[in-house]
Amino acid sequence: MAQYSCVSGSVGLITLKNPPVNALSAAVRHGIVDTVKRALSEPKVKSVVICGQNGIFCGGADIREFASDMSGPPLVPMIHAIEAANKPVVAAIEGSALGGGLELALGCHYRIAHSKAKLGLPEVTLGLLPAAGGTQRLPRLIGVPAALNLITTGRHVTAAEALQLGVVDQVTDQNTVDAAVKFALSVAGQSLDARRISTYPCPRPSDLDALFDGVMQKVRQSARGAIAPVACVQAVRAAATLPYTQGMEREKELMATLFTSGQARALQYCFFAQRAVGRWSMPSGARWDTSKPRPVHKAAVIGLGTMGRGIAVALAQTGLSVVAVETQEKQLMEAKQAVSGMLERGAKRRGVAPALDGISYSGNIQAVADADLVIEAVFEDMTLKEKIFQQLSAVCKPGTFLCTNTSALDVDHLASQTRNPELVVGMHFFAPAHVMKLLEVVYGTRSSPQAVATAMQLGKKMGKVSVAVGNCRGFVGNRMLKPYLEQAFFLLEEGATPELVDRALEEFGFAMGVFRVSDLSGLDVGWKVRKGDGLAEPEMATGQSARIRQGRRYSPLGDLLCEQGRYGQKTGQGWYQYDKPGGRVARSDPWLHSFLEEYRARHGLVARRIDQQEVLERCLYVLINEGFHILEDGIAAGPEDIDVIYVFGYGWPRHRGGPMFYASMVGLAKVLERLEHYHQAHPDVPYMQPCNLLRRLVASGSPPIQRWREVIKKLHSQL
Ligand SMILES: CCCCCCCCCCCCCC(=O)CC(=O)SCCNC(=O)CCNC(=O)[C@H](O)C(C)(C)COP(=O)(O)OP(=O)(O)OC[C@H]1O[C@@H](n2cnc3c(N)ncnc32)[C@H](O)[C@@H]1OP(=O)(O)O
Ligand SMILES: NC(=O)C1=CN([C@@H]2O[C@H](COP(=O)(O)OP(=O)(O)OC[C@H]3O[C@@H](n4cnc5c(N)ncnc54)[C@H](O)[C@@H]3O)[C@@H](O)[C@H]2O)C=CC1
Repeated sequence: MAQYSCVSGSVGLITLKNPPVNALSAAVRHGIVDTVKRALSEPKVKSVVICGQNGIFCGGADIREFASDMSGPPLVPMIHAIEAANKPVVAAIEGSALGGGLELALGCHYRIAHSKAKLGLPEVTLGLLPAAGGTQRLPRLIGVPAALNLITTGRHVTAAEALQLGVVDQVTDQNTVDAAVKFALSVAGQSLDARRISTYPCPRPSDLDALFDGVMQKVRQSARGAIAPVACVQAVRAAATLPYTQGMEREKELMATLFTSGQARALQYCFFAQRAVGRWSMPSGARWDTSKPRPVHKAAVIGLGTMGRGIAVALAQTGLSVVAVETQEKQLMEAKQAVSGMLERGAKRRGVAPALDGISYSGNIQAVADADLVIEAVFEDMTLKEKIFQQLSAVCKPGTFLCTNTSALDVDHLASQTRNPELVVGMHFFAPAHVMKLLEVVYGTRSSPQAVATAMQLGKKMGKVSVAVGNCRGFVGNRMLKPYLEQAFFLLEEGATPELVDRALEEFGFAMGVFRVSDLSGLDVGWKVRKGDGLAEPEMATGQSARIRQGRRYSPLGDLLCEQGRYGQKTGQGWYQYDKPGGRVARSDPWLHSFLEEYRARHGLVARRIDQQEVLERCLYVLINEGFHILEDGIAAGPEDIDVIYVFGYGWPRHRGGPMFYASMVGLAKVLERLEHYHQAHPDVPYMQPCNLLRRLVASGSPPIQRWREVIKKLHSQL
């Protein structure tokens, strides 16, 4: 709702009230319409200020209403009425003015922002566009290029940038509402003719076509199939080429298409899923709201290779004191340089001083003795990690949390090497650790709720999206990746090429297909894992038995490439070829195609035509099927956890909402039917056998994803 009062004798003060972000729910819109009418009709009121309660102007439309109730006064006429008012209306912007909130402010005649406020039109990130006049007013106010940038990226700008761009008229360090009231008093009675943005001509760049063509090309490329950014460009183009009223019509038309698209649903689901994962729970009943984290002042990292360096940077950037331990002298020297470089570049980007003094280095594990929390990031080798955990348990002060960055190893086993297994959790970062947003916090059977709460809180402090998951091989992300990778190999055996598989996945929306990613991260990584699992044994690779391992279908293709020294980008050859070792541009490799033909001939395989649909169904449905197993096993508490992990850690296209959401959109019955079909065709691939939970969900009428937890709970209670 909105509260009305008259202040300073002649200023009507309207306060939006809808905690936590004063979103423009139907009740708030009703409140605004009523209070604006009142302010305009009261003779003693000469000007109006609109603000939000609790230090936040407005977080935009109420996103939850999009899926349900869209009744109540529409925003567009409401904002027009404000703009048309014959008394000056001033927006007092504290906290955030986002989406519909900024559009409301753009309808006001003046905007005053607090210096710490953030402003933006993030609708594109929700699969929408700013359809309350934002696409038409902003270009008129700040010009086409700047408006295009804000609207197509959805980025939030600081008050200082907003002032520079001309979005706001004044920035204050003082109480914003007081400043706005003072300002409102000073402009009372002045002409408003030049203050109504919708009446401004839109500045028309001379090279309009070239500008829009260039932007559209860039936007399409980075959108990877998302439709909202493209619609945003079209709407701004309408502002630049059509009169305001016609531009508004175009904005509405484009919004209607977006609003009813599956992409908007997916992106809005992601918005809430990202926040839902913070409300974690463990099978023991421990929860986010009853588990108190312990403060971490000093943290340590063991092992300064690829991951340890990024983790040290991420920790130091939070302002913590960090001890970094590396036993190899050469590595230590290189790491020091690399970490300083990363800190300096990061600080430059953020306009702050680099936290170089926050990190101390050592070659001795004793240096971590007084740390509150240690993150181990040494080689993926259980024997080495066992030793490190035994040492940590002996040298660290009582109560130190001991965390491992292992990609897949058993957290319980590592905990068993320590005196206090309740202090052990996994903190699984993603490369590069100071950049990637995802953190899997892995609780073992003995991890205390406090250890989990502390790791989750530390993750949040580092700016990560942290998801608490149970302990199993590969946890959530890597466990689901295994059947996906396996299918990609099988498809090559059956007649596909890396190019075909990658194209299908990239057209689906992944930034890179499975083979290009594999070349980037190094084929030797998976090879080492398969060797550790007793799968990749060279002497078997040439015989008939090469394609059956441990009683099930196996493809040695990746192993054979590694045996030839083809590790991907680092060696200049992998699934593709590169101009040199370390080269980045993948080119099709005739050698690889001949190799695949020879391989098929050797194993009596006849290549058949494989289309993109089969690639997608096989790669994605086995991954999704594993997701259902993870839910059934209680490793993830709900589908949102899995989806957030895939969107933030594995490049799953956000506009498709994550694998489990995608399955719900495709239709669970269809996913089940296709898995059954492929399982019949490939009975030696157990991953294709549909999970019992998927069958249960289909049998219970394929409920919407928000209700899966009920079915899972019922299933668990019956076990
Ligand atoms: C045939 C049909 C044709 C249909 C045509 C339809 C035409 C309709 C025309 C309508 C035009 C409307 C256009 C418009 O106005 C569009 C919008 O405004 S969309 C919304 C844009 N706003 C945003 O994207 C902002 C989202 N929020 C944030 O970024 C952050 O929350 C914020 C920076 C504001 C605060 O961050 P922080 O302090 O970190 O808090 P949280 O993020 O954790 O949020 C706290 C809590 O609040 C919930 N929430 C936040 N914003 C909203 C919101 N806009 N609506 C609803 N709820 C919101 C958030 O989910 C958290 O709650 P949880 O319970 O934890 O999830
Ligand atoms: N590389 C990746 O993309 C990811 C790796 N991980 C995991 O992170 C861990 C580290 O992986 P990377 O950084 O890639 O390995 P890396 O090989 O780049 O670095 C490991 C570092 O640990 C050091 N080290 C070995 N024994 C040590 C000891 N006793 N004390 C101190 N330092 C020691 C090594 O000298 C080396 O510098 C592994 O468990 C890996 O599975 C997790 C996520 C992603």
